[in-house]
Amino acid sequence: MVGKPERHVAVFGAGYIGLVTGACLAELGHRVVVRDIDPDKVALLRAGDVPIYEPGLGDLIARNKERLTFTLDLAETLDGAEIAYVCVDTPPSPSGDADLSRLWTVVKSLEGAAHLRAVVVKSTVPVGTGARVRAALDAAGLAHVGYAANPEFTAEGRAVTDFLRPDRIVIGSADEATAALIAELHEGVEGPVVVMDVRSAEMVKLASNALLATKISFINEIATLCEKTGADVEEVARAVGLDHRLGPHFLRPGIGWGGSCFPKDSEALRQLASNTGYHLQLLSAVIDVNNLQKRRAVQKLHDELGTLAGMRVALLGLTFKPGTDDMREAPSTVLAARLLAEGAEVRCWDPMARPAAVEPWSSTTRHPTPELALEGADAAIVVTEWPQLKEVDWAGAASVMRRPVLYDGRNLFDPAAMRELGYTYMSVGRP
Ligand SMILES: NC(=O)C1=CN([C@@H]2O[C@H](COP(=O)(O)OP(=O)(O)OC[C@H]3O[C@@H](n4cnc5c(N)ncnc54)[C@H](O)[C@@H]3O)[C@@H](O)[C@H]2O)C=CC1
Ligand SMILES: O=C(O)[C@H]1O[C@H](OP(=O)(O)OP(=O)(O)OC[C@H]2O[C@@H](n3ccc(=O)[nH]c3=O)[C@H](O)[C@@H]2O)[C@H](O)[C@@H](O)[C@@H]1O
Repeated sequence: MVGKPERHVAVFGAGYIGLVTGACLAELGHRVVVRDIDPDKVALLRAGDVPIYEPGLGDLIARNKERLTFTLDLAETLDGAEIAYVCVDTPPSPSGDADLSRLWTVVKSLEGAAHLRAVVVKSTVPVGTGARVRAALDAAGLAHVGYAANPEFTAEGRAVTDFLRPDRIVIGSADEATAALIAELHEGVEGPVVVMDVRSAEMVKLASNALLATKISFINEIATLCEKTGADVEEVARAVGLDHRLGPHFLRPGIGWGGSCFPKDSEALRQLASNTGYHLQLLSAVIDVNNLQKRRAVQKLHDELGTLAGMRVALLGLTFKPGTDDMREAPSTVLAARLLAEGAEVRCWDPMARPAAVEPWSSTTRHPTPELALEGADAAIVVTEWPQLKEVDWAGAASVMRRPVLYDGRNLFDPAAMRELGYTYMSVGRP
């Protein structure tokens, strides 16, 4: 990009966020070295393969291979680097707080890197983490190195687009020069830059995910009430969303939210509050509603079939949403475990998921098409709204199922049409 300085960026973590960040920064004209500690991942990336499914990412990596390299080696990562981006995972710890051990490993590894101009944390972290990282850098003789929080708001399956055309770029920093450096790094990205203090930037990330989760739990709770009162939640959500103050997004009722972030970040925010002695009442209810939503699906099948013991149930879709292979905190895991615990046989279909061969998946069977998963089934649950499910010959499927009982956990189908085909059809919040 003409006139724009090329920066040398070291990215720690070659996961969803590190890879997208690295590839997009390279696309913007910067020189990027991505480091991971997983030798298989690095070997794959070096061979030109992409270890995750993310539309457009492979092309971006291939197109920028002159400026984008992958390594296991720390010295190679830091050699000449001006900015270190921390993109490692921050999973839940046994207490529900975010586990920051990987972040601390990276921060420790920067101790000799006096040539850095800035350390940037992109990983989602509890409010106050930046202050602790700042203190650690100061203690390591890196007081001259700037610090910034630059949380990420991309959604999986559209991460490249979200990165290059975000609603906003949030930069939290105590010093103007560092904020300006990180803003300049994003030149070419189409989105407003919002600069604030570090703690506020950390809170923006957690509050945004919590509010999105709140909208979904809210509409799911309204859906339950629609079932009890005969209203249709799809009509309700459509009209509620037309109010410009409320907006149509994240009002799709369903089987519950999952994924690598909503569950862990909402729990981490709840624990962050608990650690200050405050109980976040609203967020606690949001989490409870979500947990119940998955169990309600199993209960509905139980009520319909009388028992689940010995029943054959097909799970259609396993990933937490379509367009990704990510199984982290997918509602399907709870459904499979609950169904197995009730004595059901579980048959699965998903076009992309690769669940680990551990429970509950090791006790289920996997089938290459929805039709094969439905063979001999007493009931099926639409768990993920994969477009392929729209292509299924549902009339034919009804005849291969032992009983055509369908719980549509994503309101994919028209109730009247499915009942016409002979299905005992249940969905979320619709008569
Ligand atoms: N996945 C998503 O859509 C989003 C994730 N985030 C946040 O971004 C962070 C990263 O998330 P993901 O990319 O999904 O995680 P991930 O698990 O896909 O990737 C993390 C990577 O870091 C590597 N790693 C661990 N320790 C390391 C070290 N010391 N040095 C170098 N690499 C190391 C791991 O091997 C792994 O490849 C998390 O805090 C997450 O909450 C934020 C927004 C969206
Ligand atoms: O912090 C993160 O990791 C990211 O978490 C979410 O992104 P993601 O988890 O990829 O997926 P979403 O598209 O937000 O869906 C999350 C879950 O909510 C469910 N959902 C979403 C929208 C809706 O209306 N209804 C609904 O049930 C989805 O099925 C899915 O299980 C946020 O959308 C991102 O902004 C954020 O950066």
